[in-house]
Amino acid sequence: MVRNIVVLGGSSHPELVEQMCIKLGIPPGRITLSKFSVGETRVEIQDSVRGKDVYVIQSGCGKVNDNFIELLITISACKTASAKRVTAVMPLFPYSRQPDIPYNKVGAPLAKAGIQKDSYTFESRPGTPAPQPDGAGSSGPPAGQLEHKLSRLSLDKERGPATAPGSPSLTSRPSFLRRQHTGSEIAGSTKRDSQKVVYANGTGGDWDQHRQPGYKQWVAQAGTLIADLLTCAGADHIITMDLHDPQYQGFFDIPVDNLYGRPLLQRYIQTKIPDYQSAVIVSPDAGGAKRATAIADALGMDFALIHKERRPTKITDRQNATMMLVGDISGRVAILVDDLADTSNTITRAAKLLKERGGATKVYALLTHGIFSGDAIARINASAIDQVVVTNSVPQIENARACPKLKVLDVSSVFSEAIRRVHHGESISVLFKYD
Ligand SMILES: O=P(O)(O)OC[C@H]1O[C@@H](O)[C@H](O)[C@@H]1O
Repeated sequence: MVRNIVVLGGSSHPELVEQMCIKLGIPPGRITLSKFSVGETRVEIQDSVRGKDVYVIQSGCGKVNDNFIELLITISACKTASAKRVTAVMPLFPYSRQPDIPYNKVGAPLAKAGIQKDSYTFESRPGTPAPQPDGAGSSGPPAGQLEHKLSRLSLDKERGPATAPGSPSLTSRPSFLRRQHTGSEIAGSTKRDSQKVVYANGTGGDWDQHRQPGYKQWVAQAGTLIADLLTCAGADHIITMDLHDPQYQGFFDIPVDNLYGRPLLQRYIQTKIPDYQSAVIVSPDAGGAKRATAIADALGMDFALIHKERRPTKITDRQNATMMLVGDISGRVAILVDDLADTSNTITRAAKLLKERGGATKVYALLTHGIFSGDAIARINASAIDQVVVTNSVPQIENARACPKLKVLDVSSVFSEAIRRVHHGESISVLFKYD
């Protein structure tokens, strides 16, 4: 039993809170979470937190935005009630997929907002609308190039003169780690009063009423904001697991412990998959290759990669990007490894490819976070996947009932041990050991 500690659970994952408290040998702190009829969150903490080490557990699932606000209010309530230290324990970190550099080929999630889907193409964003006085084609550079140049000019202006040789350079850091907004509005059209635009590459479409032709859409880089909101609310420390983008930690100026789900997944492979060393670890996309190869290397297994050969031109066709398998899995068991499944499009399409074109005999999908939004579970049930293994970083009880292919690994021991160690000021590096 640990003393002088209070564990408060948010609305997102009561089962995990209960399991963690059992392992810590303490009852959960008493808290009332409710809503005003308008939808505002109300938090009332019934136990004294004065001088205590408080851990607020809230996963980035369910009603993600509501739960996040609830977390912020709870942290703030603890701080103003004189808690000694407040740690936000977020098994799945919300918004962790949004520090990505915006304006990439497939676009950032927020870029979908306010766009007429039928007329939207990837070329249209970041493509800047070009002046088309006579309706004729543009003689300037293609939209992408034009915008790239304008964007460089705009950034150069913002940065001012080049730094002296040897001095730290802002540009040497990835843009998503910079604590400043890099999104910018770029003038490029003279037809501001028109809602019909023709892009330099010849495509055209109607712009949303709210959008000004000639200005690049502003894509929010939520990473800094999310980190600032947590620290501003009063969080002194963050504990999370398998951040989609580990660099996300760079947004914070408080300690962030990013625990790994990998030991659990590795142990599952070793103990539950027969003759696992003959199987092949597969990454469903290039972004997850590092994660998947780490497991393959640790277990002495072969590795294959699914490469998205051709990007779709329409965002609505995103799930139809052509996939290409790199590696030999014929007649073997394939084990897909990824950090998360949301719609499950990625893993179900990958499984189809592995069986139909790769000749895999069986397909497992191992994920840390099984978000499974929308009809993801139905999609998995109907898919070529034989078994999906996830942790309970988000609730899985309902999913497990609806999906016979689902196996759930418990992360409550990992998080409760991390809390215990942080509370006692012990190193948590032992939790990062794999083998
Ligand atoms: O295809 P769904 O399940 O929606 O999304 C999951 C994918 O989206 C990526 O960010 C994850 O790393 C994973 O590869």
